[in-house]
Formats: sequence, structure tokens, C-alpha cells
Amino acid sequence: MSLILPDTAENQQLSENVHPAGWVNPTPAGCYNLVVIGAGTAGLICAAGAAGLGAKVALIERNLMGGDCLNTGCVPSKALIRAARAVHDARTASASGVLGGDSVGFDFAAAMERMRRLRADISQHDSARRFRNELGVDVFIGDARFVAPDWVEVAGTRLKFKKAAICSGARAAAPPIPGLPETGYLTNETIFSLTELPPRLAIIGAGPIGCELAQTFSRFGSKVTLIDLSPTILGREDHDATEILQNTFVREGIDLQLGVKILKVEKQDTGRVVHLERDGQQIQIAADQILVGVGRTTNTEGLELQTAGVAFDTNGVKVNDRLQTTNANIYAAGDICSAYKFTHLADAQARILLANALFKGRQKTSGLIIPWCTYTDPEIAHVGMYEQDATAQGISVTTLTIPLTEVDRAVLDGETEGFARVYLRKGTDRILGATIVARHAGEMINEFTLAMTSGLGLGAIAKTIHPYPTQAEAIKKLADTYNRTRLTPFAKKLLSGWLAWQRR
Ligand SMILES: Cc1cc2nc3c(=O)[nH]c(=O)nc-3n(C[C@H](O)[C@H](O)[C@H](O)COP(=O)(O)OP(=O)(O)OC[C@H]3O[C@@H](n4cnc5c(N)ncnc54)[C@H](O)[C@@H]3O)c2cc1C
Ligand SMILES: NC(=O)c1ccc[n+]([C@@H]2O[C@H](COP(=O)([O-])OP(=O)(O)OC[C@H]3O[C@@H](n4cnc5c(N)ncnc54)[C@H](O)[C@@H]3O)[C@@H](O)[C@H]2O)c1
Repeated sequence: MSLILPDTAENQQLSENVHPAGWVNPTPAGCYNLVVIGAGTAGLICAAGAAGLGAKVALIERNLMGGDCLNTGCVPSKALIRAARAVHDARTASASGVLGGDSVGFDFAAAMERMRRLRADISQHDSARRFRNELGVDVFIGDARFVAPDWVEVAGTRLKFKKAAICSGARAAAPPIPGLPETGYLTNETIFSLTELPPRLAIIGAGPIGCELAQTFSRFGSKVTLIDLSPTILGREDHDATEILQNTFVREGIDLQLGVKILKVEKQDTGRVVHLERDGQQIQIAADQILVGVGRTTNTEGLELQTAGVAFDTNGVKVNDRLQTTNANIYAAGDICSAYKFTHLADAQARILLANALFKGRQKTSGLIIPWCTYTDPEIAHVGMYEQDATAQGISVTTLTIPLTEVDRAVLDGETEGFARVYLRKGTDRILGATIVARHAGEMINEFTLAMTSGLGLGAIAKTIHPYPTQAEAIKKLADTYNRTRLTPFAKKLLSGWLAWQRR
């Protein structure tokens, strides 16, 4: 039987990899160099990295190895996003000569089956057996809790450690909306188990989870209403970027209910109803299912952190810049301690944790340059500061923007809704941050991240040949625009003088 519903062959394969039935926990062999709590991205990287370097490692997982990302987050969502793009492209390709778009059907069951198959295939990499047999990690299945500052207990066994890593992650936060628990709702833990497409889906929260899944389910054929307290979707992104996405959502038929207060939720004979108030006006949204994506609550309960002298609050475990908790031998990484919650950040933090915990390293998280991308269509990707962040720090900024209408490949692809934007320290080519809105913005942002991480300015990008025609040429065009700003009237006069002299 599978631990993730529905009980299909693919989910059984997934369960067998990430929480094998009848798994026998090993007998602990003395003191561990590192005990890792939680086998999500952060925990898996900690355990694999430490074992690879010769450490004696115990890895404890109570639910599914692979954590949110593999089981109920990035992997299933991106598989469904791909299916949603496929059906959307088929329906909207008439201008390219594709016939029959209007009558293209969609098979929800097939898309979900594909997602489950791909997730099960990927799960091999995070499997308990691989960690035990190939990496030499002692894998324990069970609930971990501290019983002393240097002891953890799992499933009745006590493990002594020199260092521990808390990587217990986070889960969907439940907003205090009257009637919500009684009415019943989906979260990221349950939506990927649906076996029928909800005809009407109300989504509470227009953050990355809400936006990615709103567009996905709308393209599948659900009538989607996206609801948020905030007056815009993806509140932390560049306003021009979210405006493009909001227009896309409206054009695709998503009902945006922004800047609203949710009064209550209730179940009626015909389904569920979300009662909203906007500008003093009451609105009722009827839905078959409600998805909640209003942020995360960190998994601290049951760990007995106080027993180990580890301070925490509602934002999770408190760590210093080196990921050390208030117990000097216990570190944390990933969603449990990070304001930004991304798989690639959990990975980067785990690497810092390893260096600092095992090898007395002094690596700091404040040095990290963190990109992210919301995988809507178009995608919105960002790295570094926004203009307002720099201004708030008293840094003068030059902002350059290239709309995709000026990029040949975007024109040819019919994907001109978007732009590439860079924020420079005024008077220099130093990149403070960048935002890209494009169909594959997540792939394009890496050029800026690499430049920033390596201390390269926009001038270095200007010298880099970009293949024609690619959408990444937008970045080269930004660099060329910067170069033109360096051509002051005085420099231009000098050049003109030189050229005139050449014509003598
Ligand atoms: C729908 C969705 C889509 C997402 N998409 C993306 C994306 O596209 N890109 C991206 O970068 N990020 C994405 N994220 C975020 C990403 O999934 C998380 O940032 C990442 O999984 C964090 O990894 P982690 O190891 O810190 O925690 P988790 O993945 O939460 O792992 C923690 C593990 O610890 C275990 N655990 C907790 N307490 C205990 C205990 N007491 N004993 C034993 N085990 C315990 C849990 O069972 C869990 O398996 C998405 C998230 C969601 C929900
Ligand atoms: N592509 C990605 O990298 C990706 C995708 C999905 C999730 N994630 C990560 O998962 C985490 C969780 O995502 P999320 O979208 O749940 O959280 P979020 O915190 O990013 O967004 C939550 C949204 O819910 C709204 N909200 C909060 N309370 C509300 C209420 N009572 N009523 C209506 N709206 C309310 C907020 O205004 C906000 O817009 C994020 O930190 C994100 O980094 C990343």
C-alpha cells in the first residue's frame, strides 16, 4: 500500500523508495559525527555530503524521504505545470497553423498519472536503500526528538552525536478563517492526490503556490478564483512583472479577487462557499474545492528543542549567520530556519552547514546570492536586490530594462510579454539585482547570478557573445544599453574628433 494517495503502482513505488514497508532501523554504532533530522533537500544533502567525506552519519525521517520538494512540492507541481503548458500551447497555436485548437481535450487522469510516474522515477535518488547501501548512511524511520543536548531518540533508539543538523522543514500554514477546518480544504499535501479535476477551484493565497497552481488548474479546465489579502499577486515581486502576470491570468479566465478580506468559508449542498469583502461589498465565491497556500509553518513541534537548548520561535529554529543554533553543536538548514524557502537554498545552506559543523568552517549565509523563479507562464525570476531595496539602503541605482518586444527570438516565439531588467550601482556596471519575465526566465536568470557571484559586472556580459536568436539576448542588450550610457557627450566628441582626423 502506498503512503501517498491514490494507491497506484507509481505511488507504491514511491513509498517503497522513500518510506519502505518493513524497514528495519540499524543498530547505532557508537557516537555519530552527524545526526540529521529530516530527509528533505537540506537533510539529504547534509547526510550524503557528510557520509561522502567519511563521517559516520545517521539520517532520521518520520514521513517521506525527499520531503516537500519531491513528494508534495516542486516535483509534482512542475510536472503538472508542464502538462498545463502542453494543453495551453495546443489550444493557442492556431496562428502557427495548428488546426483544431478549440476542440483540444484534456485528460486530467493521464496528466496526474504522468506526474506520479515521473515523481516515482525521481524518488530513486532520495531512496532509503540508496542512502544505506550506496552512501553508507544509517537511515532511521521514525519521529526524532532530543533527549539531551547531545542525544536524539528515534523509535525507541538513542543516538549520541558530536554534531546534529535540524532539517525538519515546514508545512502549509492554516489561516484563521472562520469555518475553514469544518468546510475542508486542500493544501500542497493533498492537491497532488486528486483523482478528479475540480470544476470550480478557489485558491486562498496568491503567492508562488497559489499562482503556479491557479494557472495550472485553470489551463486544465477548472474555473479558478485566486484570492489574496494583498492588492497584487506575488506581493514581493517587481510591480511591472506582476502586472504582466495578472493580465495574463485575467485573459486566461482566472477570477482575481485581490485586496479582499475573507469573512468565512462554509459548506453548502452545492459545494463550498468563500465569503469575501472588498471595498465594503460582500462577494460569494462558489467552489468545489478550496486550496490554501498562505505561507508555511515550521516543523518544531515534538523535537523537544528546549531539552537540547535550541532556541526557536514561530519563524522556526534560530540560527546565526553560520547556521549554528543556540546549542553550539547543533546546526539547522532549510525551511526550518530560513526566511526564504526554496529547494536550491536548502541545498546551499546544507553545504555551508557541513563545512561549519564538521570542519570548523566559517562560511556565512549572508554571503549567498539567492535567485528564485515562480514557474507561471510567463515565469518571473529574480536575483539580488530590487530597486527599492537598494534605495532603502541608501544606494543610488540605475535601472535598465529591455522589453521582449525588442528581442527577435521572443518575437518569433510569440512570447513578447515580458522583459529583462537589471539594477546597477549608479555610475558603475556593478549588478545589484535583476528581474526577468519570460517563458523560461528561470533558465535566463542564471547569467546574472553567475555574474554577481563571481563579481563580474554588466561590462563582462557585454563582452560575452550570445547565440542569435535566443531570448537570453535580452541580457546582452541590457549590457549594450549600459555601454551606450558610458558614451558621454565628451567621449563622443573625442571619438568624433579621432574619426574626423582619420578621414583627412
Ligand atoms: C507546492 C510547492 C512547490 C514548490 N516549488 C518549489 C520550486 O519550484 N522551487 C523551489 O526552489 N522550491 C519550491 N518549493 C519549496 C521547497 O519545496 C522547500 O523549500 C524545500 O522542500 C525545503 O527543504 P527542507 O529540507 O528544508 O524541508 P522539507 O522538504 O520540508 O523536509 C523536511 C523533512 O523533515 C521531516 N521531519 C520533520 N520533523 C521531523 C521529526 N521530528 N523527525 C523526523 N523527521 C522530521 C519531514 O517529514 C520532512 O520530510 C515548493 C514548495 C511547495 C509546497
Ligand atoms: N517556484 C518556487 O520557487 C516556489 C513555488 C511554490 C512555493 N515556493 C515556496 O513555498 C513557500 C510557500 O509558498 P506560499 O505561496 O504558500 O507562501 P507565500 O508566503 O509566498 O505567499 C502567501 C500569500 O498568501 C497571502 N495570504 C496570507 N494570509 C492570507 C489570508 N488569510 N487570506 C488570503 N491571503 C492570504 C499572502 O498575502 C501571500 O500573498 C514560499 O516561501 C515559496 O518560496 C516556491
